[in-house]
Amino acid sequence: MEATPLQDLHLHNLRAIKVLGNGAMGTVFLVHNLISNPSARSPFALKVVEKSCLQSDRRALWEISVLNRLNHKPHPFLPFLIGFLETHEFLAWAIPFCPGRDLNVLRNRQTDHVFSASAIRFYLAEIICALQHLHTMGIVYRDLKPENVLIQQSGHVTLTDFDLSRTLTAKSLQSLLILSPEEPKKHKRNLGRLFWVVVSDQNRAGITKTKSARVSPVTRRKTSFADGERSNSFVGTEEYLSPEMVRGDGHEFAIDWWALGILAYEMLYGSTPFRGKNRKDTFERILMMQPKFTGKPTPLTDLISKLLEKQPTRRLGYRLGASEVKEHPFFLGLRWELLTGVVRTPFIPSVELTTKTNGINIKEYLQKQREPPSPLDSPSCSISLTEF
Ligand SMILES: Nc1ncnc2c1ncn2[C@@H]1O[C@H](COP(=O)(O)OP(=O)(O)OP(=O)(O)O)[C@@H](O)[C@H]1O
Repeated sequence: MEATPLQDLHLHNLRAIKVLGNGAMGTVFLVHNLISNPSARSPFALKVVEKSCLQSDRRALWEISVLNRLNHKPHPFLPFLIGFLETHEFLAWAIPFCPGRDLNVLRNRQTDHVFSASAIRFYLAEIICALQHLHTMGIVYRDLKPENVLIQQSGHVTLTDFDLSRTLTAKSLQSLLILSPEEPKKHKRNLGRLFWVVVSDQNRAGITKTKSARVSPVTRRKTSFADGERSNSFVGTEEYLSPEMVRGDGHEFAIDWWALGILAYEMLYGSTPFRGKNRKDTFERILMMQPKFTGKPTPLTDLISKLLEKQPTRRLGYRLGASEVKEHPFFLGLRWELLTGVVRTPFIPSVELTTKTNGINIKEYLQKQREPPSPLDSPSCSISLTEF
């Protein structure tokens, strides 16, 4: 298949219509290209990351490279790179716009803030397909959480935010395949070489964490809590970490299956299973506590408990990948090959695109974001990234 050609993007040709979101790494604008699309009918999302330090540059470049790989190997539930640009102040890249916001916002709009079993089945199925595609490309996503599951105009999902993803090399995969559950030390040694870990203030207290948006202290922007949005700061963001990440062990594809279990639980009950009173408590629960289920056991609760298996080698999906998860009875009768053609998705976003705005000056907006500097703000580069 031919790769999607990249658009030539220049800041002076772009008009930002509104801010779509502020994440730990960057600001996402809804933008249209005045040259290639003067009628503004096909706006796209532009993620802008300031060149504040080498680490944020590397993360941004990594995300661009993953998106570019997806241009060569596209998938209906994953984004692709429309184009990118670089100025001396920032890096920016364009991906398709998803007007339906994210799964967290959508869940908060539901009665009792939970989804029906059929909606959960639909969304999980699409996410599994997206993860399968990434895993086939050797990519571990590592940041599955409802905020990163966006809803396309068609109601189908798109996973976003790849700066924390990593590629597993053929060598590492081979060593995983010959690995038996009885060899945890070797497991740790092999995988430990592959990943970035954050040595944060928490780690100084003895816990080495794998880098994740939900634990990363790179957040420097204020985030809004409007419309059920969740902060991407420390609080509430570590709940998706797997036991092996909390322990600082190496980890691989199985962490995505763990996160899928947490996501399914949150969609079903409206809260994550291991949330504690503080981060330490949450981490202890992730390591020690079994998830609590209310009501009768169902195929969905069985799926969740199999995904939330603490020992990665015993977790559903560890041995045979996505196909093992797809075969779980919760998905019985699902026609996987027909998913992309589903027209009556659980939710179809209404599009109200206001293109008659004066536009936002991206440079000025980012400048304002930086001022006034709060004394409580931790510098975005205070984390120390160590590659093993
Ligand atoms: N393609 C898109 N269409 C619509 N909204 C988007 C799109 N991409 C991102 N957003 C919005 O912007 C927010 C931040 O985007 P993203 O998660 O990519 O940034 P980040 O800085 O890497 O965030 P994080 O804090 O999760 O690391 C998303 O949660 C979403 O609300």
